[in-house]
Amino acid sequence: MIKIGLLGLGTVGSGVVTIMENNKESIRRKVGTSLAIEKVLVKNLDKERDLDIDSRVLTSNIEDIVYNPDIDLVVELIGGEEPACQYIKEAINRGKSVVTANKLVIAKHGTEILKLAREKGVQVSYEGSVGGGIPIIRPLKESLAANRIHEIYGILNGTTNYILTKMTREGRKFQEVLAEAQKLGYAESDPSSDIEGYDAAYKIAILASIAFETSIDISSVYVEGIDGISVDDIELARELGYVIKLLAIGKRCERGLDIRVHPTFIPRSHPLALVSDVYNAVYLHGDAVGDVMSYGKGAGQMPTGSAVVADIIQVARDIHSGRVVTPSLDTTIKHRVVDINEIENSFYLRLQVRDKPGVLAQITKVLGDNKVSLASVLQKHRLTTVVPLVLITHPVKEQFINKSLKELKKIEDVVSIDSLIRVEEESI
Ligand SMILES: NC(=O)C1=CN([C@@H]2O[C@H](COP(=O)(O)OP(=O)(O)OC[C@H]3O[C@@H](n4cnc5c(N)ncnc54)[C@H](OP(=O)(O)O)[C@@H]3O)[C@@H](O)[C@H]2O)C=CC1
Ligand SMILES: N[C@@H](CC=O)C(=O)O
Ligand code: NA
Repeated sequence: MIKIGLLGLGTVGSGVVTIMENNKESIRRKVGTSLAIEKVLVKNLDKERDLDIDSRVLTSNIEDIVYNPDIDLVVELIGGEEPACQYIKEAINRGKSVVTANKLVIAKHGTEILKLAREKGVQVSYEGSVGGGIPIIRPLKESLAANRIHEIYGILNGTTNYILTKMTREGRKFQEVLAEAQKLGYAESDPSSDIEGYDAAYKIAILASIAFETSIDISSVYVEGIDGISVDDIELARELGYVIKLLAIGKRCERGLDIRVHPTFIPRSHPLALVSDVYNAVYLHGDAVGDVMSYGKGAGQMPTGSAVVADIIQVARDIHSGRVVTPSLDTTIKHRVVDINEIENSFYLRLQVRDKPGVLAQITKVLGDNKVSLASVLQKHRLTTVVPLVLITHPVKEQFINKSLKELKKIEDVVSIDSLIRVEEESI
């Protein structure tokens, strides 16, 4: 029998317990022995729980797990940076393998954790940390290992994809849909990490570190969330043949790696445009395999539980068979993450301008002087003196767009610059 110490019994922890109970026999056959949840760490011992679990296994003392010699495998599902990171390291130091779904900890401290695990001869698996139930970490490490990966595009956050889908299809309000996503267990305990794009940034940093065999400094990843996206932008995107998605991008480029997360106009015909609700997808290109796309539920109790239990089965099987498997270190190649100002993109720009002769000429002059050329212009007719003007540019470096914006703000008849959203057209 393999004994497990579970840290956390919230959304994902409860999913893990349920799956292990529902599929007990099949899991036992796959591992070669039975699995037992020996202890479960929670914060609040008095909390009412929907789950049928013997209250004697609950503890609020981490030492009951990391200092427990009977426990072979620690499953970390408390979330956040600390104390989760410290608990993971404590477990490894005591010779226990670890399974976690904590993208924040893996993105920030993965290199150090994997190195420690190698030294101690234990495993660390984290399939649930990216794309929830979608198998992506192991396929990237193993099934696609023959390839040199050129680029990865991902819809990697279930909460924001759910919000954007409901705003687009049902015209619903941002805050109302966010509350629903929280109720459904999709959002992080602090949902600003989802909304502001950090959750997706941790995930693309994890994928990029595996795909590009490097260590990504998370502070070098450009991050922008969906909090500035309005119903007007969603409607205009639709009219122009696009959908808006929070896109995570990891690409090799001339001067290093291009890694970023931001709302993006995606052509409606692209497969990623069809990824809706809580679904996530990863679309990548390898030199041998060509294009590959993985799709599935990116958040929620049972989909994430599925990935975590799969990791548990894999690690437990190795422990049971006495096979020593330590994590590979994907950090051998040094790459520079290129500053966003150096990256080229097409842009959608929405302004409010006074409907007067010559305004458009002033705007195009500023853009032209800054090397920004226009792919399309759309002026909306209104029975008002101030009207929306929508521009789509050809690809241009961010620094030139930023300089143009500063100058556009100085034009008297430009009342406001309401939106600037990147457009992915040619490369995906
Ligand atoms: N929810 C999702 O869809 C997904 C989540 N993840 C990741 O999985 C992890 C868990 O997420 P989720 O289940 O949603 O989180 P929840 O907030 O639902 O659950 C957290 C659990 O951890 C316990 N806990 C929190 N802090 C401590 C602490 N300091 N000491 C002891 N116990 C603690 C809580 O105890 P108590 O019950 O007593 O409050 C609770 O049981 C996170 O890393 C998250 O990013 C990954 C993919 C998808
Ligand atoms: N909060 C995350 C949960 C899964 O990683 C999300 O919404 O995707
Ligand atoms: Na996954």
